[in-house]
Formats: sequence, structure tokens, C-alpha cells
Amino acid sequence: MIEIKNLHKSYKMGKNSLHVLKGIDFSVEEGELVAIMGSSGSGKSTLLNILGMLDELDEGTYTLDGVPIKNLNETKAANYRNKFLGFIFQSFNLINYKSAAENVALPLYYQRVSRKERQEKALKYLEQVGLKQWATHLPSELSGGQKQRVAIARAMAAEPKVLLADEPTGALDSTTSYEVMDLIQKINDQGNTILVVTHEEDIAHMCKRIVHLKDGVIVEDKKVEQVRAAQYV
Ligand SMILES: Nc1ncnc2c1ncn2[C@@H]1O[C@H](COP(=O)(O)OP(=O)(O)OP(=O)(O)O)[C@@H](O)[C@H]1O
Repeated sequence: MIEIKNLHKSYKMGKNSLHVLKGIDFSVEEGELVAIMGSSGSGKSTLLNILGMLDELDEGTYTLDGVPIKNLNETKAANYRNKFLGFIFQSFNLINYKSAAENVALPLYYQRVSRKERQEKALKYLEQVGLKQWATHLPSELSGGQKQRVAIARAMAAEPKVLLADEPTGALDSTTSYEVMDLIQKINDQGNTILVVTHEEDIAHMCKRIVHLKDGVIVEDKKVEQVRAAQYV
């Protein structure tokens, strides 16, 4: 599903450049649930942004579902991103003046999905995250955990092949974090490929594989016995 070879990435800072990713080799099979861990500044978000086609790599290759990403022009890249990738962020990134259902439907609008289908899918995915009855509510009327579940429904509605989550529980208390992880595990159980950047050991152990980044290189990559989040909610 994802194959990265010898990935390098630097940021220019005036005359200097900061070498953030230093030769990453990494692949992910369909249906995996992978945690990406590492201390602050180790390059986790940079890696996730490159995987999400939100940032470009300097050196190396990235192949997503058999397609080499480097050779895509901007329009193709945007189409490909919309079709294959869903994003979940620490700060939810919901639009405050739109209802939960409108937030979920929004990416479908950009994919030119008809109004009727957008509404149907928004309700279907809100139901899947247990929030159908909150469809007409604004984000300000929802708790943090509910907001993240709306954001997950939004990411799911476009039916992406891969979900990329950058600290999805970073803004939530433990119980709410486990509720969100329970949902992420259930989505993964349905066969979706998911990558989760996290600082938290307990969250990482709710994935099936943990990749450790240190100073821009992978220092550990191991399969783990998955802890089910449901027992904590
Ligand atoms: N757009 C940018 N321009 C310049 N430097 C950047 C940029 N984005 C990230 N960096 C730097 O690259 C390094 C890696 O950042 P990155 O956000 O990938 O780390 P991280 O492991 O996700 O950290 P955190 O856990 O704090 O989010 C950091 O030193 C950061 O300051």
C-alpha cells in the first residue's frame, strides 16, 4: 500500500538547512494499524505530511498503491490525495459555522459528489461514529471526543484507502482518548489501513505495529500484541 525508500527531507532556514529525515525505508501493507512514535522534533509530522502528499520529499521514492508519487503533477496529486488519503488532526480542524453533517459532507463536495449522496454519506458515517443524533449540531456544541469523532467520520466519508492521524488523541483526556482509539481500531478491523502519530505509549500499544523515529531515522520497527481500547471505555 505504502512503500518508501531512502527518503530524505531537509528544511531550509535562511542559509542553513535542517536535515529532518535521513534515509527512511518504510512500507505498510493494506489493513495495518501503525503507530509512529518518537520524541519531539524527531520528524514524525514531517514523515506523515510526506505520506499525506502535503509536503514533498527531497530524495528517495514514495509509492502509494503502486503509483510513484514524485511524478504526479499538482492536479493529479490533489485528486490522488482526495481519493486515497484521509486525515485526522490533533485539533480536529472542523469548520465552526457548519453543522457536524456539513463538516462530514464537505470533502465530498470537492469530489463533486451529488448533494443527495453527500447527505446520505454524512449521516451514514456520523452513525458509524455514534453521532447521528448530533448531525445538525455545531462543533461548539460538541465535546472534544465528539469533535474528533466527527473529524473521523469526515475522513471516512471520502472512503480513503489510508487514514493518517497526527496525534488524534493529543487534545483529549485518557478516557476520551480510549474512545477515539476504540473507534480507530473498529475502522481498522474493517480492513482500513491507518497510521497514527502519537507520543503516548499506551495509545501506541493499541496499534498493531510501532515504528520509532529518532533524529530522522527509524531506530525500531516492531509488531506488538494489540491492546483493545474497548476495555477502558
Ligand atoms: N516547515 C518547516 N520549516 C522549517 N523547519 C521545520 C518545518 N517543519 C518542521 N520543521 C523542523 O523539523 C524538525 C522535525 O519536525 P516534526 O514536526 O516533523 O517533528 P515531530 O517529531 O512531529 O515533533 P512533535 O512531536 O513536536 O510534533 C523540527 O526540528 C522542526 O522544527
